[in-house]
Amino acid sequence: MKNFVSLERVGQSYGSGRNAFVALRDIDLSIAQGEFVTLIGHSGCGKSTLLNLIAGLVPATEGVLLCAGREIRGPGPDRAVVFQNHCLLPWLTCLENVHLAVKRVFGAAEDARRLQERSVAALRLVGMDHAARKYPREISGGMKQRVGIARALAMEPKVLLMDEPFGALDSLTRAHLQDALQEIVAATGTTTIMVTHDIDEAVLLSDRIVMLGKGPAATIARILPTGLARPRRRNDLAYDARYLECRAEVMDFLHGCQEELQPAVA
Ligand SMILES: Nc1ncnc2c1ncn2[C@@H]1O[C@H](COP(=O)(O)OP(=O)(O)OP(=O)(O)O)[C@@H](O)[C@H]1O
Repeated sequence: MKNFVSLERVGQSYGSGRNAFVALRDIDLSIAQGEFVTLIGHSGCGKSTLLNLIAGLVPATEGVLLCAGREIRGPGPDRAVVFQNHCLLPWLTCLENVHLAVKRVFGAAEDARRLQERSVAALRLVGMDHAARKYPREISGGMKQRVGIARALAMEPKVLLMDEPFGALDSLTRAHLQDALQEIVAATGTTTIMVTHDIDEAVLLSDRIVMLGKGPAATIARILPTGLARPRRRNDLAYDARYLECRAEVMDFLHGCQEELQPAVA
């Protein structure tokens, strides 16, 4: 598969001089087109920083980041971001929220009918077309998150970046959205990079799991290719030897980090 997102010797420091804080160092990572990669690691190790660098929301202080062969120099519609909190505009309906993004990306080239079709199609993709005319306050948290994903996908991004998109949801809603995301990504082929704290979520969704070591100056400690066939069904995976192996490997890694973080008790 073609390399689509490349990070070469990427590092990120916040502040300057004596107050400089090195969050990330020496990050080398290549992600193929259509690949699903999760970033996992302890709280504060730099997962969101890494995602924000790829999104172009924060300029890297070291190294080079490329997307589809072009240097990432800022945010762009080729890289859509979904955050933990939906970030919908409360004064617009679900459809209008999606339409706003669609108009920004395709408004110069396409007529009003086509823009409307795109917006409705994106809501349908996440199973939310029935709530097109509802306002964010009138729908549940999981539904809002679906609309946020629809808005991101409606821009037809080359890369979908997700920062703990299901972190604020109950486990059943979370499971439904994980399944929906798997189906959507299979249908669209979108390259996806997702931050998560949830080991099962990481193994279920990923082609590769990127484990970040402890910070400060965190770097990639290990990359685990899951090697699980698709489509994946959570009920089948519960008894799959490879699934359990991946799960154990990530858990061992996180526990190892935890022990390093905690001072030894005398
Ligand atoms: N704008 C900033 N200025 C200074 N330090 C920052 C800034 N943003 C993040 N940091 C620091 O960089 C480190 C990495 O933060 P980041 O939010 O990327 O970690 P994370 O792995 O996503 O954490 P969590 O899992 O808790 O969300 C942390 O020590 C954090 O305090």
